[in-house]
Amino acid sequence: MLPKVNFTETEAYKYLADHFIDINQKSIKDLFAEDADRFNKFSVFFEDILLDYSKNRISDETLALLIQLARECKLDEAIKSMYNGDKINETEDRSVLHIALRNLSNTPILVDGKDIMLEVNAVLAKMEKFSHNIISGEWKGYTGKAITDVVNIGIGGSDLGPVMVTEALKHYKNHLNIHFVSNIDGTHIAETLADLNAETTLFLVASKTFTTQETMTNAHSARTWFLEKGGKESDIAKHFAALSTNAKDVSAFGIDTENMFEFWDWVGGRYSLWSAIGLSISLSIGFDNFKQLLAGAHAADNHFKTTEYESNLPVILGLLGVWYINFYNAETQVILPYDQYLHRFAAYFQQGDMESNGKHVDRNGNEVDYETGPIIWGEPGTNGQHAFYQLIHQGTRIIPSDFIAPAQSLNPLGDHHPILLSNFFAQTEALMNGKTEEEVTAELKKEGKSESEIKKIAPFKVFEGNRPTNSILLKKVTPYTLGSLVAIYEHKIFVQGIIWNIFSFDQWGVELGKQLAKKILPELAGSEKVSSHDSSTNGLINQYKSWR
Ligand SMILES: O=P(O)(O)OC[C@H]1O[C@H](O)[C@@H](O)[C@@H](O)[C@@H]1O
Repeated sequence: MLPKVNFTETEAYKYLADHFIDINQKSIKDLFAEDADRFNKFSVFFEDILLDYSKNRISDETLALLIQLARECKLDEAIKSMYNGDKINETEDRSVLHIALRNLSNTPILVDGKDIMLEVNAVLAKMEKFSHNIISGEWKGYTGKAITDVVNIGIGGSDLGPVMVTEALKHYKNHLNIHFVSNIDGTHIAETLADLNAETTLFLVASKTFTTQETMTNAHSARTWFLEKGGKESDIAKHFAALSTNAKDVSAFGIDTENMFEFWDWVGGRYSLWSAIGLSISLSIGFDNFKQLLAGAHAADNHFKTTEYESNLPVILGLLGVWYINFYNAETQVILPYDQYLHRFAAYFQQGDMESNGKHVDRNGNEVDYETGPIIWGEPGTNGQHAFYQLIHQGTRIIPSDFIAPAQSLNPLGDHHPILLSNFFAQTEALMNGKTEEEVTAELKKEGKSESEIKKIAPFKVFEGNRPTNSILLKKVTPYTLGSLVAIYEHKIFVQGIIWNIFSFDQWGVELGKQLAKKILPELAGSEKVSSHDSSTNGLINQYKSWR
């Protein structure tokens, strides 16, 4: 059981509310001027990852009070509960043990009295063997040819993690071409299959439940395509594997359970890239690299579990988020990786964060009267700079921003990387310092503008500054550091869920739309007009029927 503390009723919250009024009088620039040691004070290393959070609207006192808040919300108890395998996903009566999937130390973790590490290791061994067989070409398709293309069919947590990681680690990939089909829109699978050869294609049907409409529809279309291209029913075993918790439906689909890679109900979909759902990752970069990904995450798990809050990256990131969301009314959090390989990182954490903490009922079943999970968004820099940074710099909203960059490029081409990183450093500095009216006036004077011209244009060129940022500087993007980085963000989400007293590991909110779609589907057949809905829904359905 998780603690159930209303954080707005803690002592720390009351102190923070008072403290907010004081600290709000000062700019981040003032705070730097007051304290020569600010960078050292508000930056922390975890192995080859440096988090600099000094460009935030915080002082020593803010941090101390936020940490007191975490203590009053019994974060330590909650962390222990998760790591012990307690059923902290109470609305689904499940443990939450993605940490077990990367527990390379093999310390026993018990669920219902059983050490789950045995099963975890057995599936990892099976993934290792399978990856080796496919990559080496020992595994043959139905005409005796080696596999060249792998298509992962899955959606949500059974897609976004593998997509993000295979893209992030493309530098480490082998000869296999990895494709992802998620959308129910027939275009996705049609465009993917168009260039593929059935003789050399392997499909991974990735679905925790093996009932998800999009995935099952796409999987059936892939099966039909395979049979139409000349494969026989008896060849399916050579070309289809399943990544799932549902053995019954996997065999009903016709996939040999020998080719099923199992995981368990204590793995949340959006936390499942470390499980059998990561098979496409292991195929893309090899099992040894996949294991490095797990090792990096495991190291971050140990850091989260054992490090005092003052130097604990997920705790600091989580508390800073709470500070901006609940005291500054920040609505969004932007993630800005200055690394092309990380171009799906923000998209991945849109699900990770928003599906976890997009909740309005607390752990007692009561509606909350405070804000919870933010809207997560972002694109890689410098593309974002030329698209939406205008609003971050001069818009009316406060947008806490996470800047992420590797010090070493995996493609050190000419002066690309120094240029990229000069932008990374410049943006957080500019967001903090802004540009005053005096500075703008001086600049315009230098350009030879007249007094009246200056007066007219100056207000538009002023930057308030004081916009908060975190900078996460990695030494290099490797499977290991990526594993750590992802785990740090996962645990940040956990910290925030605990403070907000919500359940972060269920996702009931995705159900309603699914239910209604099932009801509407049969109504789309035939040509008779539909009248069972509101006038908008009826009108849209009927127009669709007349146009199709
Ligand atoms: O792996 P599955 O069972 O196909 O689920 C895919 C996705 O479905 C729903 O949208 C949610 O439950 C997600 O969390 C999940 O990742």
